[in-house]
Amino acid sequence: MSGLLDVRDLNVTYTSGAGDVPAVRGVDLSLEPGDTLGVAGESGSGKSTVALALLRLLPAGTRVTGRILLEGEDVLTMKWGRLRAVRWVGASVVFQGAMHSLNPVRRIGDQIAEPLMVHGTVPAKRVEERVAELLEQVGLPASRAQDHPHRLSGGQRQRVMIAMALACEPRLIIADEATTALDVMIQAQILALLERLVEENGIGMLMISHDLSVLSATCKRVAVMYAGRIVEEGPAHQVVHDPAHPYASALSAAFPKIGDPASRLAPRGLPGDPPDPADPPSGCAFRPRCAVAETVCATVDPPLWPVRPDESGRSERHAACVHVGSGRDGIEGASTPGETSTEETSR
Ligand SMILES: Nc1ncnc2c1ncn2[C@@H]1O[C@H](COP(=O)(O)OP(=O)(O)OP(=O)(O)O)[C@@H](O)[C@H]1O
Repeated sequence: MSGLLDVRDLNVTYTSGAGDVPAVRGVDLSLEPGDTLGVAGESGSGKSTVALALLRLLPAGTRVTGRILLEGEDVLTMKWGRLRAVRWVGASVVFQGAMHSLNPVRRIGDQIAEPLMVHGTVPAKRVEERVAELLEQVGLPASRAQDHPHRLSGGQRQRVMIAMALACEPRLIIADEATTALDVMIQAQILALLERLVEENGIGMLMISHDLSVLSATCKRVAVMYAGRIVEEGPAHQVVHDPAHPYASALSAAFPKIGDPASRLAPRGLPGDPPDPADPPSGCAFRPRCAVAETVCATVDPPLWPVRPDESGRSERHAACVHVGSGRDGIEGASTPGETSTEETSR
């Protein structure tokens, strides 16, 4: 079990009149303080659903099963009062376009002060000083506290949202495409800021992005999601530069690698579309788009197998593909293919 965040077998199904949408299937994640984990995947792969589930921010009626332990406490079963205390303090989240959620008629400083006062993070007489500190931490002058949001650029407003997310010194920050809408210079500054905050404050960060190159530059580990499942997970450099799962390979090839000018010349798209989560194909969900799919892939939805395991069968990296080294052996050796649990095979 991990100290900061430990997610086991998370399943999320949206329910609506149009039918059930299983958006996240059997996701395991873990983070220690100071860890940075990137979650990548195409649009619709379930990344934001995971982020929302972590703090129980999903729409009412959504079915969620599994276990989400935040510093040992189960978020899914905790009482509302406790959940309110945990949000902002235990973990806080910055979404893409969060800057639009600033109240246009309130000064920036008052908005940053709000979570501080609600959670009693600092004594009332220190609130102003803490707001100034937070603004400076995100690279804005303390005098900005007096401004209304319309006086700030989009990038500056997104920094204000990051300052708010950091206000109560959360132990975990979830950044969901937090920099995607910003221009590259501002994006680079904010990513550097988040990295610095993780290093200086020892907080954990879960960074969600469709952009594998951003994640590889910022995070120690990366998990790649496809159709609601993690299909590859491991050290960022290995997953991005030497992917084992055919989908991770395609995603990696689609982005130029930072520091590798040659890769800029050949960004490739992945043909086809991700499956409809309400009507997935049999077996491996990536099969219809996979260049190396075989007959077995139509019947087996492989769990995460160790990639190039050591003699004891362990590896820092796991991928859910029958072509991954031990994946083939596991399937041939398993009495009922696909029933072998991730817990048994990869941990
Ligand atoms: N409120 C909802 N009701 C029904 N289905 C939903 C709802 N929100 C998301 N979905 C569906 O769940 C699946 C996962 O969506 P999610 O937003 O988590 O993906 P994502 O990887 O974050 O995509 P993006 O990068 O576009 O945000 C998609 O098929 C999406 O259409």
